[in-house]
Amino acid sequence: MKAFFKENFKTLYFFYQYLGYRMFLLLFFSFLMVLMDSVGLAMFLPLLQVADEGAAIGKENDKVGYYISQLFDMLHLDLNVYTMLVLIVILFSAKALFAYYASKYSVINQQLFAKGLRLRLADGLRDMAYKDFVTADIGRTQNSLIGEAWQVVNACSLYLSAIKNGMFILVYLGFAFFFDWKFSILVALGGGLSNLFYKRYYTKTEKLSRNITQNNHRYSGIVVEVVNHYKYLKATGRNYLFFNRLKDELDRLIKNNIDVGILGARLSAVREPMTILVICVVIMVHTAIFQSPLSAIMIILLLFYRIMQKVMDIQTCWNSYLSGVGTIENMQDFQSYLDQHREVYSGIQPLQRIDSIELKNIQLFYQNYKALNNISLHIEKNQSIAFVGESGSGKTSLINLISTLIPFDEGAFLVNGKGIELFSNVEYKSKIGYIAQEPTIFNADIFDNVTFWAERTDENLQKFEEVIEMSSMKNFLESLAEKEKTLLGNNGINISGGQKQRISIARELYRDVEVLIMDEATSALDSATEHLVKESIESLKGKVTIISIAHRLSTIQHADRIYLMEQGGIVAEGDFEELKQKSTYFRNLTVLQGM
Ligand SMILES: Nc1ncnc2c1ncn2[C@@H]1O[C@H](COP(=O)(O)OP(=O)(O)OP(=O)(O)O)[C@@H](O)[C@H]1O
Repeated sequence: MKAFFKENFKTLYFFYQYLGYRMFLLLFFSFLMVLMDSVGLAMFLPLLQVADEGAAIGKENDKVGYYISQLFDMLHLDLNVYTMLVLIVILFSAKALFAYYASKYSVINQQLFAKGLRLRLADGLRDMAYKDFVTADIGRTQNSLIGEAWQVVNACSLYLSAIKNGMFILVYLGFAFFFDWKFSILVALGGGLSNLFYKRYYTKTEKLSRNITQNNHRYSGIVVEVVNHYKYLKATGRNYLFFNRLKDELDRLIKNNIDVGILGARLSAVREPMTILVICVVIMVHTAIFQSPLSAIMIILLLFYRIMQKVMDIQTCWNSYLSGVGTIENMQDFQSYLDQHREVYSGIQPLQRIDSIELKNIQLFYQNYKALNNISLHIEKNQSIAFVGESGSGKTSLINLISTLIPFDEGAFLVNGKGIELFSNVEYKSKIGYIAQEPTIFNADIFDNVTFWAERTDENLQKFEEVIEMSSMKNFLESLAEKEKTLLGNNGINISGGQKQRISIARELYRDVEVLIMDEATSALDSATEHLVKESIESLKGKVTIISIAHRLSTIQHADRIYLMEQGGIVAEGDFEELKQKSTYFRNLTVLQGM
């Protein structure tokens, strides 16, 4: 049953995954509501009869009257104008009550769906493998998480409304059929035929909707790039070129949106004449062919009016829903994309501390490109090691691998002598500090940036002061009017590159990590500040394991072990002096740097 539903009603199943039984509750209350409405409407003819003829209803060919008099008999009630009126009031009150529950579940469904959808996407993004993240379409990622989630929720409401309206039509038709089956068949036929006419509008809307989704992704992608590279674009005047790309995409997006709007307007314009046409034809056929008097179908005309309203609603809902089809498809694809690229760590063993890290014959590939080749090394607790080598030799790839940011393809990665895959990755990462080439600054104040939004208790403030001192930021902080409450702006736009790096270092020191990984962490510092930071980092020597990459050899002069890398492999190793003896390349480097 579930498999059938999943296969044939993919969209409905998608909504069901988030809404569960609530989806059916909404439809159930809507059904009860329309049932009350239909029965209430059907009461009006007997009411008029009772008013005119006393209780003399239910004669031959008066099916409604017959059932009503049966009902009143069963309830031991008199059938008169007053009891009929009370019944009508009860029926319409019940309709209002069910309408309330239907609306209530509609609102609850919308909100829960929006929440569930966003949480699932956020989870997917949180758990995505970094290796896949770097190649992901950033415009699509951003758009799916922010704007599109609401569009999908809206499309879901429209889809359910279309089902609801379809259900209304069936119930009204059922009642109309009960009154006059010939007339009802004509109405159903007319409604069905008019839908054929709308079909080509639907196909066009669907196609445009897919284009709009693509436009939106491209547009968001360009916006992200403008924000990321704003400084460069502004400095070189290329912001105009880039903004032209943005404008072109916007033009295409607007054109497609206008086309969808025009289609919708055409649909609205033909809807009323089409309805009148169907009504007229049906009445004509009814009177001319079946030769029934119009008075006999008055009550059905009332139902018919309701039906045509719902037919119009269903068409509007369906067309609007179709304009969101591209977004729904994208959302489904994007979710499976995130599921497929989820990072999987099965290890559960707790990791008390990291005593050693060992790599044995490690190989790493980016598609077919071998970025790391046969890497073997052993790092003891509290050792300080460094990687040097020319650009592209694989240094960043290696530290990314050690931090488990990217997985290795072949070889063995041991922690405390056991395969890393046995340990909980969350625990391993909680012991690793990472300072990237590009310092990471959040749009928050200095305290939150360093402590990662820790509570401002005396204890935390004291620890904050300590790491500020260790990362040579004390003077800088004291020069600021707002001190640690100074806001750093988007991506640290308000501070210098060196200050950003020191904040990144302070953040890792605050975490009390066991292994500190630094990818050219001091490259943006002036020589005097670099010296101070270097002293702070050296003061950590013997207290934490330090793994660093540095082009400026002075920062790694005192490292316990230095590995020289070339084309993804380690070609020499030793302490600073040993390496100078072993490698001409390294010796030349020291000469070039005046060491
Ligand atoms: N995500 C990736 N996809 C494909 N190739 C990559 C990827 N990341 C890095 N590479 C390639 O792998 C090689 C090693 O890159 P890596 O960044 O590790 O070098 P590096 O020694 O740190 O360089 P640099 O000193 O310039 O930062 C380079 O040839 C690079 O082009």
